[in-house]
Amino acid sequence: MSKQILVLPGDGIGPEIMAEAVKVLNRVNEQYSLGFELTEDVIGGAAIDKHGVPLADETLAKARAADAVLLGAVGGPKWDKLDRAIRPEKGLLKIRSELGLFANLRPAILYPQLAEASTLKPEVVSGLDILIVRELTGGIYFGGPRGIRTLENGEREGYNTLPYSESEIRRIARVGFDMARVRGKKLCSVDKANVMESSQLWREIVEEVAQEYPDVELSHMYVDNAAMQLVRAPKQFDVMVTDNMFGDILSDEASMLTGSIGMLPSASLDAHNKGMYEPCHGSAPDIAGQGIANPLATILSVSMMLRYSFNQLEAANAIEQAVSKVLDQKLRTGDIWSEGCQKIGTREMGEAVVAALAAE
Ligand SMILES: NC(=O)c1ccc[n+]([C@@H]2O[C@H](COP(=O)([O-])OP(=O)(O)OC[C@H]3O[C@@H](n4cnc5c(N)ncnc54)[C@H](O)[C@@H]3O)[C@@H](O)[C@H]2O)c1
Ligand SMILES: CC(C)[C@H](C(=O)O)[C@@H](O)C(=O)O
Ligand SMILES: [Mg+2]
Repeated sequence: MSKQILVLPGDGIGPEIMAEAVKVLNRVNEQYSLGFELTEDVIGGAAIDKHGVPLADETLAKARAADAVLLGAVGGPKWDKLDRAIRPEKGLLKIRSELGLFANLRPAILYPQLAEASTLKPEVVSGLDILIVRELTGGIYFGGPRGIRTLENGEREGYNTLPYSESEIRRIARVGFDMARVRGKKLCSVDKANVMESSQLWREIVEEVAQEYPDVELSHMYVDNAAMQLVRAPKQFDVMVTDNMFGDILSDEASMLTGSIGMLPSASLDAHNKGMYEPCHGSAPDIAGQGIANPLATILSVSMMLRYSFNQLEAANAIEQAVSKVLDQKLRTGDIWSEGCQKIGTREMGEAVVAALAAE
């Protein structure tokens, strides 16, 4: 039976990197007879331009009906002045929330060929393989009350709320433990329990869930220390589980351990492993339209899609091996380039991965 994949390229470099990821997806689709059918639609700024809203109802309906969603990136200066409620980022937040994609997996893996591309010393990052499990549909991103109000003295005040219910914490903690169980059996829960009540409850519930996982070693860390430890000694971590905003920040930080934000893929999953797959980076307006963006994070997101939504492990591994082969060939986009390597553009990188797949 055919599987429906909704492709949402988005804005900025989104369409550029997506074009390459789709080439790779089409290639494995054929090579492994996966029966995928691709449909494309708009989200973010592109949807604002077309429909006046960042996520049209019909697009959301297509996403619900699809077996998986592949997304590029949204946002850009063109739409930054719009009312917050209809900005591109709202479309992304809405699709995550409406599809119930509470578990965001962001693996930071250093390809050995890129040890020189990281801004950290090779010995600090060599062999790095960590997984950040980010809660994606709760916390301060979605909590209310929120807004900008005028105080009695006439001054304006912006305010947000960071709520986490026991069930929200429990389900993301379980994902963290489940992931740790099949990896290095170490889970570090990152919070700010020394200051915030929501973190206090977070820690309490994570401790409670830990009882179900005696084989996994649990530790807790405050987020400020975690940010420091990630650059001091990142290999101490196996799986990290954290809230929506801390996970957003720590995953961008972790991306630099792997050489570039252009290398970090992600999977956003619901309770039944239905997923949306996207690179961790944004629409990179500073390099959009130049054909120089790194498409590997999106290509590796395709690999995550094959693994988590479709259990097509052979095809998923083939993509990762093809990426490794291309790096062996010393082909690099600008963000991961180092001395002695050949600098290539987005399209050449996508085509090199397709060629490496074909050669397998
Ligand atoms: N998931 C998403 O759709 C997503 C994620 C983050 C930011 N955004 C949006 O993207 C816009 C720009 O945000 P930003 O500049 O803070 O973050 P960004 O991730 O777009 O860019 C940060 C820096 O990383 C570089 N970069 C990012 N991806 C790259 C790639 N694939 N190859 C090479 N270099 C890459 C950019 O050129 C830029 O210098 C904003 O509108 C923001 O809201 C969207
Ligand atoms: C664009 C923005 C809403 C988004 C987030 O903060 O979740 C992005 O930074 C990400 O990491 O996917
Ligand atoms: Mg982010």
